[in-house]
Amino acid sequence: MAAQVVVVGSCMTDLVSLTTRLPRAGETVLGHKFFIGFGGKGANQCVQSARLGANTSLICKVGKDSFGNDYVENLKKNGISTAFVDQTTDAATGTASIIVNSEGQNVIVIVPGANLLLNSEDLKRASDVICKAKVLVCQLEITPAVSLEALKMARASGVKTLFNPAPALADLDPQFYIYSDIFCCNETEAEILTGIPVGNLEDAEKVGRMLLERGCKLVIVTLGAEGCMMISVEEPIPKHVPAGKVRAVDTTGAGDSFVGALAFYLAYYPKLSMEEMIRKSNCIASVSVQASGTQSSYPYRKDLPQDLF
Ligand SMILES: Nc1ncnc2c1ncn2[C@@H]1O[C@H](COP(=O)(O)OP(=O)(O)OP(=O)(O)O)[C@@H](O)[C@H]1O
Repeated sequence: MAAQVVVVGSCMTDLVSLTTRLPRAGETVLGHKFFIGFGGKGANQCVQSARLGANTSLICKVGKDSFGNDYVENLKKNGISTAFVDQTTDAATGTASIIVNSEGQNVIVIVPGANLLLNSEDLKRASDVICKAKVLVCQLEITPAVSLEALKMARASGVKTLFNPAPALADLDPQFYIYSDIFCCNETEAEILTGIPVGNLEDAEKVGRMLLERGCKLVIVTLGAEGCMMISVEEPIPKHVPAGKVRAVDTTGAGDSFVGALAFYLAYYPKLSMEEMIRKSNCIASVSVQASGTQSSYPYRKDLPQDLF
């Protein structure tokens, strides 16, 4: 069966070292724990969608190396189609080397590697899958022009486009607004895109309006524990959709859980109102913040209340 949710995006291997304190330049410190995690916004969003039961395909590039091999296995374990996961010898799998001290502060070095080699040819090879999807999801951890091309291909076939402008670019190509049916960003990204800091719901309404005016059909600004602000061409009065109160232990990757969940609802429950889809996606992302890690915190359908489906 054709994939209903298709993600064009990144895979990153997280290399995490826990230390008492962060090393100074030139210094070596002893860590007490090391682990490898699967990350990258594209893969994260695809994994969350797949765990809710979506038929998914990820279009991405990893290295022909051990991290790349492990990543492909991870995607398969999550039931994601890897038909368009390309393994290249021209660059290493993307990595995020992360050092975290005992106060939770971190330093991070990201090397996008193979992610930046995903190109037009890869999209053309996958065009059948993109054009038969219900929803196409893109972010900005690959070459932005490739994300934009994927959005255009999807739009030309009537596929719903969900764009997450992360990490944000101050000089985002204005065409991204035009080709995004849904433009979903967090507070920081909204600030970079509009120049307006988002400190409260009023600010979120303001940035939502500004982004909508740039040409997308619907804007969602995620607001952490506050849930989301939504505004659409159909209902141009911003609406706050609160998240439930939970005890958060690690909010890393909550935004990707939200986007993956929203893609699932758009593809499988198109008759739900947007507000209801956002409310349900808030519920799923708020489950993810109650466990540590990124993909490791994303819930499976079987473990969620059945009224979410
Ligand atoms: N403390 C929290 N309590 C309940 N829900 C939360 C909390 N933090 C995040 N969420 C849920 O996750 C969604 C996304 O959160 P947020 O706006 O922090 O994304 P983000 O900044 O992109 O996250 P990240 O960059 O860590 O992936 C929120 O809209 C909400 O549904």
